[in-house]
This record gives sequence, structure tokens and C-alpha cells, in this order.
Amino acid sequence: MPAHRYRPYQAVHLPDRTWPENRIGKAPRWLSTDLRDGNQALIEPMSPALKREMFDLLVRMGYKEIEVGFPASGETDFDFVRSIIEGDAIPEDVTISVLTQAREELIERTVTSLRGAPRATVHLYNATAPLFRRVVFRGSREQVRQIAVDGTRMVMEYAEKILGDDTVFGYQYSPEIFTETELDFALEVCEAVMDVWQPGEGREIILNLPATVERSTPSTYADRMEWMSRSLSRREHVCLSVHPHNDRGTAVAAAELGVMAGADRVEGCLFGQGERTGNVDLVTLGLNLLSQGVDPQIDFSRIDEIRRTAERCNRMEVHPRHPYAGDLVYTAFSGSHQDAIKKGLEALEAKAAAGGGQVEDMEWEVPYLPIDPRDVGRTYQAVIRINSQSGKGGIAYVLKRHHDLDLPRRMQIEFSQIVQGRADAEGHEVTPDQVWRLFSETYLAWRQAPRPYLTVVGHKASDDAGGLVVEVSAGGVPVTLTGSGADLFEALGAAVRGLPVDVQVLDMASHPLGEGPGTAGGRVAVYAECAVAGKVLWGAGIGADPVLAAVEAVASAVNDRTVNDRTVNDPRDQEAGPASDDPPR
Ligand SMILES: CC(=O)SCCNC(=O)CCNC(=O)[C@H](O)C(C)(C)COP(=O)(O)OP(=O)(O)OC[C@H]1O[C@@H](n2cnc3c(N)ncnc32)[C@H](O)[C@@H]1OP(=O)(O)O
Ligand SMILES: CC(C)C(=O)C(=O)O
Repeated sequence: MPAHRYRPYQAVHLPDRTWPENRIGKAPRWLSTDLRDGNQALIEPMSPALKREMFDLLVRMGYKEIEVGFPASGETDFDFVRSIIEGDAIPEDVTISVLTQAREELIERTVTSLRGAPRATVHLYNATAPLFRRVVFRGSREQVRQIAVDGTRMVMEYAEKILGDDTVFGYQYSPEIFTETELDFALEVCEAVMDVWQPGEGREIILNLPATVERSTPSTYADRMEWMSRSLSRREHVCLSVHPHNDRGTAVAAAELGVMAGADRVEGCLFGQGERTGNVDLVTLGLNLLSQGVDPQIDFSRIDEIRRTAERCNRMEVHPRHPYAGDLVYTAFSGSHQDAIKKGLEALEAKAAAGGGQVEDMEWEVPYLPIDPRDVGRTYQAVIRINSQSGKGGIAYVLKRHHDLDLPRRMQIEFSQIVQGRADAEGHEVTPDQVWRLFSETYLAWRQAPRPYLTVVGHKASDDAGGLVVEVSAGGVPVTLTGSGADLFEALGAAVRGLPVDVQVLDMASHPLGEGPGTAGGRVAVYAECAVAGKVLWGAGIGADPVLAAVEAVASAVNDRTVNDRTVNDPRDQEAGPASDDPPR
């Protein structure tokens, strides 16, 4: 690669930097530039209707500073600004902002667009970096500084002439490509602009220091911010703002370190929309704060609605792995992640049940999930999805969460091998419905099979010992099984000894079933671990009658064994030949 063509970024000499020790304890001021920097980078800029949809979304989310366009760019932006002012669409606590170059005709048009606005900021920019001075403006430092000074003066004059006292008027200046501008010159231009604007008590100036093209590490951006923050005069009347782009993929870190270094305000776009690789992503920044216990002051509780609106307005999709908002970001496919998530959720639920409060109010402690998906309006349904990388914990989670079946641990191991076999064979995801179908085919389908070895004809409790009497058909031969014991498990264990095949009931578990796909209220699920002709297998029975469900759980294991291995002699085989259409295990 032609590395000789590129120069390393200049470090800042700031050995006494303080920002690494700082923590972000409150949300910065946010400015959304979706309708300006975001919009100017779209393949198809937003129509007026889409701009309005985006504006309303930003207001609903709680953004108080919204850059609504570049009114001098053309009719669409100008008319949009007019429409929200004339349509009374700007809430009292929201300030709109508009961007302009430092050219008189553009400034006049820009300020004109704001007539009648209750609160508005004009944002003026000009490039200050050496390359731009040389190539774009073809002027000296003094000439480029003068563009900013003259522009500021013109903004003030037109604001006074056009807006008068009707508008609470604010001013923002950006030395564009701040990150490529010599620090002393950036300071010189900002000071010259302030000399014109005269910030003071009740008269703030916003100085926005953009990483127009991100070329340095976030730490270098932070050094530059700290240097500016320390060096600026009238600092208490300056709102210092960062505007990072994402060319190196580190805009979020740059914004965070910029705030640690003294910035009061962050400009960005939802989901990182914007020129080239985008502006810094306001969603990630806000939810990063939430994940640290800091209120972002923005409502992200319906992240999917926010995402869908942004996708519609921008005509661009949010990546499935996009932090906090992508389709897959709360989903684990791999076994060890699933196991840990399942255990974490169970531990939280157990803590809540033991009097710890509601899960949604408790400290979030679930492995692999930085925030509770429910805090952004997601559910737990998709936190675990099954493919060939999945393990028993994940499969058990899906059965429990989607079908209310709580398999004993050893049965989880047996069933997960069956699911993994399917995932491996097919090479794609096994959906919750398919997991249920596999469970059903494996443990329940024998009841619909044309000729199961063992079927239950009826049962009753015997009068004398409180034991069990079960009428079955074993290989077509009627058999009465009787057994008694301290509980159903023992009674059934004793009863199956009367079968003409060698069956031992090793373990049994049961639970009531709630409502859910594949279930209906008032039923129970029984799981039985049986040794059939010496081989250990699980069976399951589901139904309203717990005793019948238990007997069927044993029958499920026995029939599986007889169907697959033929180690159990079915007398009907001699007459009818092998039962080839019996269900597969
Ligand atoms: C980093 C950013 O995102 S900055 C925002 C960028 N966004 C946009 O540009 C979107 C909207 N812009 C537009 O629609 C158009 O640029 C307009 C309508 C504003 C102006 O269009 P035009 O006048 O046709 O020309 P254009 O933008 O090419 O202007 C270039 C001229 O302005 C000068 N210029 C560029 N930026 C600035 C500035 N901030 N202040 C003063 N002059 C500037 C250039 O030096 C050049 O001057 P020259 O013609 O003497 O060489
Ligand atoms: C106008 C400025 C703030 C800008 O958009 C940039 O430098 O990226």
C-alpha cells in the first residue's frame, strides 16, 4: 500500500492534560443536525413531508436544539423553515438553528427564513485549515479570519434588521476543519469572532469545533478540545461544542473524550447519518450514557419506532449490528453466550421473586447484554436464537420463553443434540416454531403414529393402596399395570415393571403450562427419564390429566426406543412387517 502518500497526524503537546481523569456525570447539550448535515449527505434529500416527520420525531425524543437546514441552499430548506415557524410546530423549549456560509446574500436569505421564529440560532462557518486557505479561499490567515469576522458582523446586522426583538436570537460559529487547523489560528479566529459578537452575561456564543474529516485518534481530539477550552477567553460565556465525523470509525469515542475534555455540547445525527461515513451517532452516545447510569435526557424507549422513522426519512437502512438499535444487537446465537444470558435472566427473576422488587427496576446484571432490551422497547423474545453454534441453554430458553416448556437439565442435553443435528444438516437458523415442531416430533408424535408399540388405554387409582392401575396395549397385547408408592413417580416406576419390555423410570419432572403457542391453560407437562432395554431416553407427556401425561411420558420414551432400535420385540412385526411409517426420533 502507498503509505508514503500520507502524513501522520500532528500530536498536541499537552503533558498536563486533565481529561483522562474526568468522568461524564451528566448529559451534554445535544444538537441534532439530521435535517442539515444528515440531509445534505443523502442520495435523495428529504422531501418537506419527510423533513417534518424527522423534525417531529426529534422533538418527541426530547432534542432541544435542532439544526433544521441550510435555508440559502434552495427552496426546499427555506420553505421548510418557514413551514415549521408559520405552522407553530416549534415547542417553546426548542431552539432551531440554520447554517450558512459567510457570504452576504446567503446570510440575508438565511436570516430572512427565520422571520417570526420564537428562538433561533444562526450558525456560520468558514474553513480555516491551511489546505482550504491555500486551495479554496486562496487567501492568507488574515483574509480567512476576516471572512469569519465579516460574516459574524453581517449575521448580527441582518438579525437586527429582519428579526428585531421578535426572536430570541443566538449565534454559533464553526471554524470548519478545526481538526486540520493550527490550534493557535483556530483560537485567533474564534477570539476575533467573539470580539464582534461580544458574549457576556445572557449572551452566549456557541463555538463548535468540528472534526469535519476525522483523521486523528479520539485522544488527540480530546487534547485539542482541552487546549481550546483552557485557552479561550470569556470561557464562561462560551458553549463549547464538538461535531465529530466518523471517517476513522471513532466518532463516538471522539465525542465522549471531547466532552471529558471540556465540551458542553455535541452535534450529531441519529444512527450516525451524515457526510461520507457519517456524523457521530446520537443514539449510541445517548444510550452509552444510559448504560453508565447517566440519564441521556432523550427518550429512547421506543427504539424501533425511532429507527423505522429514521430509515423512512433517510431512505437508508440501519445495520443489524448497529449499537443498541440493530435487529441483532440483543441476540445471542452462540451456546456459551446463550447459557450465560439465560442464567443471568433467571437470576434476576429469582431475585425479584425473592422480594428484590420488579426486574425492570433492579440493577441490570445480565451477561453479554449491556442494557436491558426492554428499556428501549424490545422484548426478551429474540435475545436467544438457534443455529448450529447454539447450545442446550439457548434451546432450553427458546422452549421455555416461547412454548412454556421447562425441560430438566439432562433432557435439555438430549434434545439439544437433536436440534443441533437439524441445524447442522440444514445450515441455517432453527426458528422457535421449528424447535417446537422438533420437540413435538421427538416426544409427542408417537400418539399419531399408525402403530406405536405402547399405547395407554386408561388408568385409575386403585381403591386399596392409593396406587395406580393403568391399562395399556403393548405390541397389541392388552396389559394391566399396577403399582403403588409415595408419589406418582414411585407408583409409575413400580407399575411399568409389569410391561413385557425392560423399562425403569429413572427420573420424572412436571410443571403446569401457561398460555402460549403449542400450549393451553390448565395443562401440565411431564418429563420422564427411562432406561428402556438398558438405554436411557427421555419422554414427554402433555395434557390436562397429570397421571395420563406421566404415563404418556413413559410411553413416549418406550415407543421411541422400540421404533428406532427394534430391540423390543413387537409381536405384530411377525404379522405386518416393519412399521416404516412410524415417526422418526
Ligand atoms: C462541512 C459542511 O458540511 S459545511 C455545509 C455544506 N453544506 C452545503 O454546502 C449544502 C448547501 N449548499 C448549497 O446548496 C450551495 O453550496 C449554496 C447554494 C449555498 C452556494 O452555492 P454556490 O454559490 O453555487 O457555490 P458553492 O457552494 O460552490 O460556493 C463556493 C464558493 O463559496 C466560497 N465558500 C465556500 N464556503 C464558504 C464559506 N463558509 N464562507 C464564505 N465563502 C465560502 C468558496 O470559496 C467559493 O468561492 P468562489 O466561487 O469565489 O471560488
Ligand atoms: C459546518 C460544520 C460544522 C460541519 O458540518 C463540519 O465541519 O462537518
